[in-house]
Amino acid sequence: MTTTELQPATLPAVPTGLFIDGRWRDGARTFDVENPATGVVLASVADGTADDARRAIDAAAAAQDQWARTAPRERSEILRRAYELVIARTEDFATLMTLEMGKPLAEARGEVAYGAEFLRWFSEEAVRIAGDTTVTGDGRNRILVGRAPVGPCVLITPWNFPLAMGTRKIGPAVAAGCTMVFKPAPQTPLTALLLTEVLREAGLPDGVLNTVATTDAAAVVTEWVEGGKARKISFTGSTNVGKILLGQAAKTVMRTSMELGGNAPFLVCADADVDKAVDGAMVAKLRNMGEACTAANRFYVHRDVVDEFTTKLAERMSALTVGDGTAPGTDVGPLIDAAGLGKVERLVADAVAKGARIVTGGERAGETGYFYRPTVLADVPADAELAATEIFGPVAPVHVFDDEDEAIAAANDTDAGLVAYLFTQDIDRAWRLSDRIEAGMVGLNTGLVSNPAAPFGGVKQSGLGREGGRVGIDEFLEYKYLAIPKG
Ligand SMILES: NC(=O)c1ccc[n+]([C@@H]2O[C@H](COP(=O)([O-])OP(=O)(O)OC[C@H]3O[C@@H](n4cnc5c(N)ncnc54)[C@H](O)[C@@H]3O)[C@@H](O)[C@H]2O)c1
Ligand SMILES: O=CCCC(=O)O
Repeated sequence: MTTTELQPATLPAVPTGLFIDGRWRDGARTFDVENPATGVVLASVADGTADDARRAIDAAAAAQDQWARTAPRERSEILRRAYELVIARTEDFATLMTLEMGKPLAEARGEVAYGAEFLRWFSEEAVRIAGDTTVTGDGRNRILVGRAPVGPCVLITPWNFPLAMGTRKIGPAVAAGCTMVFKPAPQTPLTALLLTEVLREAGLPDGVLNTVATTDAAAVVTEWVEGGKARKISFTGSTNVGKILLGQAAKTVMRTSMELGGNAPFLVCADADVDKAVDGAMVAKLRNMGEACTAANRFYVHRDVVDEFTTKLAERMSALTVGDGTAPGTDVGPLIDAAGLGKVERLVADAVAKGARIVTGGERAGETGYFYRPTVLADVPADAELAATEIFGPVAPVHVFDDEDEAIAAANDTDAGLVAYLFTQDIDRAWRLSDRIEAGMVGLNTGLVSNPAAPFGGVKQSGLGREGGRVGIDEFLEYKYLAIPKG
């Protein structure tokens, strides 16, 4: 175990209020943000209420018309300046993320680069919103198809990627000309509040972005989703909460984008380069301590290579240093909270009770903080609860398969369909299996699919819509056409 290097005194200066209509305001009450490695309170943040939510959506609605009419280049340049400011403040953002949710500083710096890139990407997309024109079949009318901003948007983000999940929504919303109300996760409001301040400094007009952190998500979000002023909700989080929000959005027939939970299969075929598969597994499993929707949750390995793969993966995992994310040399930080740690302990205990064998790890690390040792489980039975549940921790359960049909059936035996990983050196097999895997994204001989240039998203209960890539802005635009008689 490594120990802490940074103290709360090293916390960068961050506004801790509510940001409504271009001004930072005090809240009627506050809540504490804690470091999951030490339990130390980092800051007290304004705790938004339903009244604050109403003020925020009123400001967004009032700003919408003017904002929609700004020049694309103006919106583009605000995003570009925000990109530069985030990059210039890399250390501040990285430190905040490590202190708020635990990821090692090196990974947090990686998230700054990843998250900032959504701002740059959508600064480039803002000036490329294009329409279409056609003539009706009977030749009587011209159809001129344009794009219009959806309107005020509700943005809700989780704690695991506190910066990137915000910029992946704010970037396209700004580019499209939408105003926003934004609710970050209560575990990680500070990163979101600093991002809000950076966007203000970059020149975002008053009322365009309104940020309300809260411990009462249901009260705030219900005000926004059912209140009738917002036109769209973009949510990233668990499938269960996504379903609640879809039900609420139905009441006002609101546009929805849902980036929900995953249960990624990781397939290693008999012809795979096993060393490359282990490299890929380290990334797909351990990025963000396993607390990622993209995390490999189930490893299906061909019988011919399962012993080699499992042994090599266990060697690599057991060599990792677990500890405080701020300490030099830490590879794996704490899990987010006691509930997250308890869930991992329970899932491992269930798998072991059903016959799984612990190859390495299998226990928490340290007496304080929410640390869990990187773990490899072999001989995991299909009915282990972790095969059907997002583990959200550094645990790699290895299952064996004998033929392709069996591997595909197992991989697809889930309600989730976000991402899958496939390791094979046979190009025909690569095409064949990628076609048959039910997922929005497939990592072929790689353990990382996330990139601002790609349309991120899932099928089945992993969600609706895509974020990033060329289509990311479409989620924030409506089609609108003019029918013009042809003279
Ligand atoms: N598909 C993706 O792109 C993606 C990315 C990151 C995380 N995730 C998923 O997010 C989950 C982990 O994040 P989490 O624990 O923060 O998820 P969560 O669903 O508990 O919370 C997500 C957000 O929803 C808010 N929320 C909770 N209850 C709500 C309610 N009743 N009404 C409105 N808002 C509510 C939370 O405060 C938070 O801001 C995992 O399932 C993970 O797979 C998905
Ligand atoms: O938690 C989900 C991962 C998000 C990402 O990789 O962009």
